[in-house]
Amino acid sequence: MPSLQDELLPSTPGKFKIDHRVSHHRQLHRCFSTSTMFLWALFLIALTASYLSFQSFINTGNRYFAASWGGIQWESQVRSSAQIRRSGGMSVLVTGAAGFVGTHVSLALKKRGDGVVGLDNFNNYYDPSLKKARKALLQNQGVLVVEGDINDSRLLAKLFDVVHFTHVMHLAAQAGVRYAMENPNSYVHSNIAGLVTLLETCKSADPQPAVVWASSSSVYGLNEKVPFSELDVTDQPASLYAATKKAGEEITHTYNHIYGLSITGLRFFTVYGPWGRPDMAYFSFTRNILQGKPITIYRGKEQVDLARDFTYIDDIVKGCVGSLDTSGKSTGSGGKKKGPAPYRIFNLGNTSPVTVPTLVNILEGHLQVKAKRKLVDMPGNGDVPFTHANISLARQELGYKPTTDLQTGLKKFVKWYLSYYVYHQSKPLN
Ligand SMILES: O=C(O)[C@H]1O[C@H](OP(=O)(O)OP(=O)(O)OC[C@H]2O[C@@H](n3ccc(=O)[nH]c3=O)[C@H](O)[C@@H]2O)[C@H](O)[C@@H](O)[C@H]1O
Repeated sequence: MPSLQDELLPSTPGKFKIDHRVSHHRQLHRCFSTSTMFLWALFLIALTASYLSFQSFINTGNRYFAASWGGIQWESQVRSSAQIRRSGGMSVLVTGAAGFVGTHVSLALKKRGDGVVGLDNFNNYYDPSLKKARKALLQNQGVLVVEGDINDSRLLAKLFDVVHFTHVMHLAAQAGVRYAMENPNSYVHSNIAGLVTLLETCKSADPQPAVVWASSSSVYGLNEKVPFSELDVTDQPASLYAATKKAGEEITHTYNHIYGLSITGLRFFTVYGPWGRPDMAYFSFTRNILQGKPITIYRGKEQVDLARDFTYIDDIVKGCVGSLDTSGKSTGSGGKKKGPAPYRIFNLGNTSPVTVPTLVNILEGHLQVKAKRKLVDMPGNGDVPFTHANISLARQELGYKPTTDLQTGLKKFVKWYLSYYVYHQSKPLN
């Protein structure tokens, strides 16, 4: 058996004198290089693993930790976007600013000289390129949309550090009634956890902002008494979406009660219009009709048509702006309540429900294409048979007065849809 030393010697002994010091040195050197290589390999493996896990971390949607915010230049952009350009104006943080309602409200506020800073996480619940296009539209009007999540308390604290927002228009949410069965946790993440994180920031801010936020007509759930009034009991939600919006109403109430935050909750009734949400029926029906694909129309019990109090976006914007203007002040400071603050809830609907088949008739007229209708019984997926808003309270307190009927509003929507997708060759996602 060759000894270890033999193994370390040249294969033809005698050709040169063995120097044991050299041999020992070589041995050490080899050992050292083997262990160095081993360490390097370990290091490279660790580096690759951490890179891959970082990538997957980003891809899982936890984008808010991959900070794309901060720094002197960023702060000056935020300040400039928040700058008030009219006397008695407000500075508003709009969450969900790249969303459908958020974009329209931000534009309206900016137009009249209020300061606006947007926040949006650009998630992929629906085509994010539509959200990017809305962001570009806002940017053209001088509204910065910061990319971040309402669950990121550090980002929220930073924004309030840079700007003393007088108001928060909170529109960021996981929307959609039926998607709640597919991805329930996204509703908890945005509509519950995100809401609490935002309210925690607002309550600690000095001065505290007034908060106006989007609740939903869906909180009326299985109620049968119409029209739906804010005084009705709302304890029969039909979907997890509705349940999280109802929970939001209770959560905001506690922040009003304990910390003196001024709160206004707006129950939106099936909002539609240009730059709308592709997941909603009027939008997906338009896409399918134009592509010659069938549309599925749900029917209620005993084949009764479903009906919605469809509300045009411009009317909703007026309700949102009216709510900001009349919100009253929060009373707390340093996280402590100093006196009672307003707590309000309003229906923002149209007060004239229309059945889903009638909606399709109107679309057919505007598009000049016949729909391929597939009638199916309403699956048990969280839908309610009808919605109908009583808007007396909003009329009285906010001067809210919807003026656009479904025929007129859908005409404007179709005009926008054709210009956005057909003329500009943007591809609608299926
Ligand atoms: O007011 C709200 O609180 C909610 O309004 C909206 O929900 P909904 O009223 O359910 O709107 P939307 O999906 O357009 O379906 C409209 C009608 O078409 C029927 N519908 C729908 C899809 C389909 O394929 N077929 C169909 O018949 C369907 O059964 C329904 O009767 C918002 O999405 C939601 O985020 C929330 O804000």
